[in-house]
Amino acid sequence: MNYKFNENREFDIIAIGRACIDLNAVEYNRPMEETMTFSKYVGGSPANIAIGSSKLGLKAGFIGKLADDQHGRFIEQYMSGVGIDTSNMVVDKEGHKTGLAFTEIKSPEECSILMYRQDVADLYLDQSEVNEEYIKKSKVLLVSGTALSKSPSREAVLKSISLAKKNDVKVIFELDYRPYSWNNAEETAVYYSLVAEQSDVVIGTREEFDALENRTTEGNNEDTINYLFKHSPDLVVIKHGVEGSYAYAKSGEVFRGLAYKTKVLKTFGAGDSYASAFLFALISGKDIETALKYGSASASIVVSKHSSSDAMPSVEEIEGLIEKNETISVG
Ligand SMILES: Nc1ncnc2c1ncn2[C@@H]1O[C@H](COP(=O)(O)OP(=O)(O)OP(=O)(O)O)[C@@H](O)[C@H]1O
Ligand SMILES: O=C(O)C[C@@H](O)[C@H](O)C(=O)CO
Repeated sequence: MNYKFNENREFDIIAIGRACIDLNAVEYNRPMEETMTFSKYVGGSPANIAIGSSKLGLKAGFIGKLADDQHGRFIEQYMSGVGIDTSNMVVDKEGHKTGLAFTEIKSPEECSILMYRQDVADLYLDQSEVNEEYIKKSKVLLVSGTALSKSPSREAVLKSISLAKKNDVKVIFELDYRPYSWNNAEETAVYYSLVAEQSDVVIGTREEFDALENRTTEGNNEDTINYLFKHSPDLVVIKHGVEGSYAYAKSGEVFRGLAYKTKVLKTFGAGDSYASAFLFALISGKDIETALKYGSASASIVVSKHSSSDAMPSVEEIEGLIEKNETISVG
């Protein structure tokens, strides 16, 4: 089964949200207290997805706000260097700083992220800085959930969604739930459900859909799709970590993607690499089942490497892994 996009557009995908800095532990398999060296990469879920899809050959653009500092300039240079259109990345003039994410790799199974996101420039994107002429040039608007956590970024994203819908641009909502960005779980559920109900495609982990539904215990995928298919979405992708992922189409078809065996270095970056390759495949006209394979293969490559953005694979690497067909059977 294929998913249809408006073919007649200059951009395949425009992402909106944060473009930040990841500082990944160079000495790993130890707690961060004992890590003395960190490597710098561009980070932030929607930036990672734009980078991954641009490296795979999609024409990508980005809407966001960068700090007027060395980090902001590094991000802009890296993103334009991998082919992303940065013309709608505005520079903050009020002294807000770039968001930082320090990663801790205690073991392949035990990884965490320490984020510095107080007053970060990306959350100051204003609705007046979202341009209809730009959005209407794309097949897809990719929205990241964290950008909904604070105003004025929240209103900027809500405006981008209504402009996308007006101009027949598919809205893809990557839940990207970071609990510490939000005041409380009820607030998250209000905005997540509002946006999910208006989106065409929703992608997230089981835990992220639980946050959307304001559940304190694990929900089930059937209930989630019964709810979302009463609204705009016609494709819902639910990820279950190493157990793989499911794509549910409103027409009733269900597809499963298995994870591929790999030597895991760290677990973060899985979701962003998955989304970029899944969307690349879908937008390139591959069927949903194949797109799940692309997402899973890309994620298994990125979890074996040091970064989330710089490690995004090529089409050849992804197809090579799919060809080997060494899947993980759990669950
Ligand atoms: N240990 C692993 N080995 C191989 N593939 C994996 C592993 N963990 C996750 N994946 C792949 O990555 C996909 C996305 O993983 P997951 O469900 O953990 O997303 P996520 O929580 O959004 O990731 P992130 O940790 O980046 O936030 C899975 O569906 C699976 O295909
Ligand atoms: O999304 C972030 O802000 C941090 C990411 O760049 C980081 O690499 C990660 O968590 C990916 O899942």
